[in-house]
Amino acid sequence: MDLHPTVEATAEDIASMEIRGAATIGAAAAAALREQAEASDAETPEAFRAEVRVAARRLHETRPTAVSLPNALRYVLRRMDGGDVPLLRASVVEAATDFERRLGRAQAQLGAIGANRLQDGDVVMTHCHSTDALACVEAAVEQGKDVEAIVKETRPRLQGHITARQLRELGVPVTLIVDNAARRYLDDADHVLVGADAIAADGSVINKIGTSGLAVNARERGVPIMVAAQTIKLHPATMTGHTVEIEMRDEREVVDDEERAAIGDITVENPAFDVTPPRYLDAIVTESGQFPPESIVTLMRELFGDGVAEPWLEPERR
Ligand SMILES: O=C(COP(=O)(O)O)[C@H](O)[C@H](O)COP(=O)(O)O
Repeated sequence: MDLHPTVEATAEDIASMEIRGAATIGAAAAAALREQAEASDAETPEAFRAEVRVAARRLHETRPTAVSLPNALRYVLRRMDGGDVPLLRASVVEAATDFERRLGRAQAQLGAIGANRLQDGDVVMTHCHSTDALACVEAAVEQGKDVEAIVKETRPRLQGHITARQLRELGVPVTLIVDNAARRYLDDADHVLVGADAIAADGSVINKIGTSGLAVNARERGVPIMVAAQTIKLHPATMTGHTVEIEMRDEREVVDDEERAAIGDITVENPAFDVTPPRYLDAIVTESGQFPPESIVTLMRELFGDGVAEPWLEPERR
């Protein structure tokens, strides 16, 4: 059984962060499953199902933290249905396409809700690069509000540069700062606005490393912190007590081999994400409305029920 080259390429691009950010990763995974289904020459329904599940597993093993990835795979695989290969193929293609459409719609809806929290003249501080967070700024700008941004550069991968560029494209004045300057510049900010890779049942938000420190500082400074996150970021397994795995990335993102050798014998750690407890967060803005973090579990139960099994595992291994 062959993995479609798009599946392999998508998996590699997610792992290397060519494709990054939770929503974008989810959309790319769904599109890759569609390619696999469209190109499949499986002769039996069993072979087709097995092939799509293998593709889903390959995509799933790339990065562990953004729950939009397993949620996207789950969305497509749960809808894989039909008694023969053409019907199965059509169901996967339709589900993947539907998923992408829903993602776009959800982002526009949450953008409009998040924009209502921003007032004319507000300054937002951002961390990393989040398409959901930017959707809120974009909608505010479309409502005619003047918004300014203080953008943290976000070491070590500097996703803040992507945020700065996209905000400039929206016409938003940008001040770029190093991460360590955040507390000083919080005095000039009206909101901290971040995205999420995963949201746990207790309302904890898992996002780019540095989010939790920023939230604690923002709380101390009295600056509200708002998380923009489509419901695809809700982590259903945390309802049954599972914790979210924090990705540890290559040490060379922090210090290159030459510099490291010059320093001497050191340990380098490079966690990609951290966990912000709900008490430091003011609102989670989703396409279904805005929620105090502690009440997000009600939305989660509504959307996922208690079914958290992973459909890309063979039935007996679930
Ligand atoms: O932490 C990151 C990206 O981390 P990385 O760069 O390591 O993938 C983003 O804030 C969330 O993924 C939300 O993004 P979006 O709102 O676009 O889903």
